[in-house]
Amino acid sequence: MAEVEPKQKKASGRQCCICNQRRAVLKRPKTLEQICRECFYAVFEDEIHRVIVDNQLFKPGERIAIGASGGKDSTVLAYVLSELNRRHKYGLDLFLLSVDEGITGYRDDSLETVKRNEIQYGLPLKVVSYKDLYGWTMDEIVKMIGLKNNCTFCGVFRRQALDRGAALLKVDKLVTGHNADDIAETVLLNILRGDIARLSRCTSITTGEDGPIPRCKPFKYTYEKEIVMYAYFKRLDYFSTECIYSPNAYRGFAREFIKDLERIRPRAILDIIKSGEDFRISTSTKMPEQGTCERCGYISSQI
Ligand SMILES: Nc1ncnc2c1ncn2[C@@H]1O[C@H](COP(=O)(O)OP(=O)(O)OP(=O)(O)O)[C@@H](O)[C@H]1O
Repeated sequence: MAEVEPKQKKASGRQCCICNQRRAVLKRPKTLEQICRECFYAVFEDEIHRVIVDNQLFKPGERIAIGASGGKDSTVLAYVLSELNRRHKYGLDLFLLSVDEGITGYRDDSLETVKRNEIQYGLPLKVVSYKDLYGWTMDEIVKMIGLKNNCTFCGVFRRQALDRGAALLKVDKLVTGHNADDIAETVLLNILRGDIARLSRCTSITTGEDGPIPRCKPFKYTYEKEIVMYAYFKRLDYFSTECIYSPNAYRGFAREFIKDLERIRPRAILDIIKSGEDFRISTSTKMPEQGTCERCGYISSQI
């Protein structure tokens, strides 16, 4: 089990400001409230439940695939979603869906974690691989083209692989563990690149409703620090290592910048998401058109 102790400010021997009964053991990153462990679990789970209900993410009887990488976000998502499904009787059929990119020393290890999660949470697992779908592993691609733009290519392949896996599972929707920090970062990056088409899409909680399988992000408002804290206190089994190929330095700077802002003002993450949502695109702005690949017919990227 990978356990990364979350950096947290110790709550100072006070009572929990929510229940006023138990001793506070942590300072909640999103609000800086001093709370006990039980109240943290409750507010963390209730906020996600509210997001699901308010945004009508699911309908009873739907089959839902959880994009499961074995990392902290998707592991917590699988755990919390199966808890909420039981507790609030959503009536969902949940599945784990993993993409094996073929990255030795990274995805092979994280897939072992997902296989354990399959048993721990009682959720059926489907694995689709780049090798089977495209005839190439990422290791083979990198060997051929070198360490260049690997994340960009891998992202395009993964998107399609998740759609194909979701089609095999015959699910109605795919959920991913993208969290509030990820979305704030993407807003900032799209502004820095002047990419208005992606800026208008990246804050949507559900995307691809006109495509083969809609995707949703139930963690749109969930802070990364709280996900790590939840996984740590609940002792969830997840894998915590970065991909071995080309860390995205530009995104890394955006990430650090947002972390600095969060340190001064925790609300900064939610404010950036709100700003992204409130940008209006003038009707006279020419938008890029979504194309389809001439060879396979799948939606093509704008890159
Ligand atoms: N190989 C994969 N197989 C299935 N789903 C994936 C895979 N990689 C990413 N995802 C989905 O996309 C989300 C965002 O992926 P990203 O690579 O940004 O990882 P992350 O923020 O580190 O998330 P995690 O902690 O879940 O790995 C994940 O939470 C997961 O739902």
